Amino acid sequence: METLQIIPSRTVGPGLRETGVSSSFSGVGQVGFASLLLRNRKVQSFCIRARSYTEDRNGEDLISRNSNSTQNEEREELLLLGTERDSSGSVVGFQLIPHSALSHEKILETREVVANAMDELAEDIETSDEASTRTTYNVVFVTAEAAPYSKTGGLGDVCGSLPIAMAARGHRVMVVSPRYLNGSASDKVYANAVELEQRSQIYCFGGVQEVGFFHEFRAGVDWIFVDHLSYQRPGTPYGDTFGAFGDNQFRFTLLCHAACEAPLVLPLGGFNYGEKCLFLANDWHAGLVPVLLAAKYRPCGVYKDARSIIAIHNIAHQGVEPAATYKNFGVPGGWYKALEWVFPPWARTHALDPGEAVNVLKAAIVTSDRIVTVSQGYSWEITTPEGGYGLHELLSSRSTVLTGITNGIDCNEWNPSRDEHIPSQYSVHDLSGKLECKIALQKELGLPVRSDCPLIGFIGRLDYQKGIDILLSAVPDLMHDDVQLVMLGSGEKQYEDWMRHLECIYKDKFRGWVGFNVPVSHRITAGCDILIMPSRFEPCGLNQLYAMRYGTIPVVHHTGGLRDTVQNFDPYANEGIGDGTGWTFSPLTKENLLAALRTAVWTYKEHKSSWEGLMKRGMERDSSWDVAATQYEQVFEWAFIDPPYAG
Ligand SMILES: Nc1ncnc2c1ncn2[C@@H]1O[C@H](COP(=O)(O)OP(=O)(O)O[C@H]2O[C@H](CO)[C@@H](O)[C@H](O)[C@H]2O)[C@@H](O)[C@H]1O
Repeated sequence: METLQIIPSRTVGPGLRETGVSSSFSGVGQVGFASLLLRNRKVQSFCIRARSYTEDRNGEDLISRNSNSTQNEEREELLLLGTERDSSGSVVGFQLIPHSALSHEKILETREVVANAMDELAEDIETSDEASTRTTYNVVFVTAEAAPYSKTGGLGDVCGSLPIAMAARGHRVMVVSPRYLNGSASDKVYANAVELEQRSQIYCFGGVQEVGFFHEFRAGVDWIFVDHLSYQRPGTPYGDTFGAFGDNQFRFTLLCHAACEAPLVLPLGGFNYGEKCLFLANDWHAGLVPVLLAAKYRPCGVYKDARSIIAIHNIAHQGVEPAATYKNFGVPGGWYKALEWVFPPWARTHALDPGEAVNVLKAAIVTSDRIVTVSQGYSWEITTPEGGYGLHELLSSRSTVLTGITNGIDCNEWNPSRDEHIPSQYSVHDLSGKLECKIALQKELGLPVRSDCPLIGFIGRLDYQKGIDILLSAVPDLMHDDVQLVMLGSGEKQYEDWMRHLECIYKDKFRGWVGFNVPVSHRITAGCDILIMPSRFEPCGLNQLYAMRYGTIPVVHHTGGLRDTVQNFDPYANEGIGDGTGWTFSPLTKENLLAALRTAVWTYKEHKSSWEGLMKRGMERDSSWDVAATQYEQVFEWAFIDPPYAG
């Protein structure tokens, strides 16, 4: 009997049905192998061979026939290999059909489909070969914040979305952060996290602490929440109305020790991550991780093959404490030099102050295998005296392992065509919903509902970094113009009070929303025409990226990641069509801020087509994590090429 055979020439992935290894068909039957072969990426190579087939007079038909038949009878008994497709048109199987049942056109089509299926298969084999040559890593993010579980700013956004992007690229990814419980409704974010049986003992602060671990597997990522009483109190992850918590050094020391234990002891999905990990420590809160790898684990032969990267989101916060607290870290003796920090004479409190301290971020910069910061511009700025906050010389000395990678954004959460927080969805192809968002926002804020009046927004922490003082001092001048301004933020009390005060004076034009409210931040991003960001320094900045995606034009200080991501508007470029996605100004003064805002407002009012061009270019800009994720992979590869830091 003649057969159609499918012979795997190499390995077959575990999910593949083996029915096709040598299939014989003597009648009409569904084979269904094509979809399996095409979909399973673990299949490396297949060949499909018709051991015997007869071609018709044009040589166009793939035929199976009954070997017992005579030549004349064969024509009647010929069976054609027909295809079966799903609703999308993809081939999901084949059927042997009597020749007489099909027209000649159908036969030609069948042949074409078989040929296409073979092409697709070849393509798939190529892709699977590529995939199999790409290195994947066990990545352990260590962070004080990860949205949606915890977020006070951009760190939470990045550590909530970059891990998912890395997992989608085939890496095994764990995120370790504290399980903050503050007694409010927000505690329910941990509802799906299950307590693991494993508990770990941690030696630090002159005693033994026991921590538990909660686990949720979501979006391909193992989210690990470290459980300890010190994470359970009212307030934000870092403080409350009285200021920063006094025991933050203790709380984040615990986090770092627990994060180092997690890959060794937690059986996630049945297997622990093991020692060959890539630790991605974020900001000073996680800065003790590379120190512990070098000082506590490697000398005992553990984590010899691991590597660590410190990611700097904001160098202004370094985790500096008195030198006497060194013994609290649980770092073996002999490593004081790594953490040692001596304030310059001008920064000391009095003439007899030796200025001695410990600095966690500094220690991380010294002991990590690589250093990443969140934009290229900022990676240079932190090597300068103005931008390095005292660490510029150290960073310059390590510039060969320092890389700037511009943040991406979570394009699912920040997507105007699917955003559930905004009253009307819209897209670059139909902007009408944006005007509805503006009107709804004006109503919500109690401002006069005026579609023609430019609505300017600000979102961010109210502190020195964000240039909030410059913006607030410009408000009285700005209020002479026909504009509306809404500010959303929380932070230093003096700025919160200043916002409330301005709202009382400019009732018809100004709103100051004091607080931290994610849905409101989405509505402001969608409803405003312009977003103002006068940051003194901005390592990357996310709000300008969100704004551009929502067709809201950013006006920003020309610094750090703002300079890297906002392209200044040039109305004469592209043969008068215009180019750019916003306005940048420098140096940072009230006058420059006002001038840039007034240029934007004038363009909004007088040059509608230019404005629309600005909106569309911003909305079409690729801010996804894809580019950044590739760059992170490159840094991972470099980290593993060099030997680990050994002290
Ligand atoms: N009152 C409020 N209500 C609701 N949401 C609010 C809010 N105030 C701020 N947010 C949100 O918090 C995030 C702030 O992100 P940014 O990147 O602008 O600043 P941040 O200084 O926190 O982050 C640091 O880390 C990030 C990540 O690397 C860098 O981009 C940045 O430059 C660096 O300073 C945004 O998602 C914003 O919408």
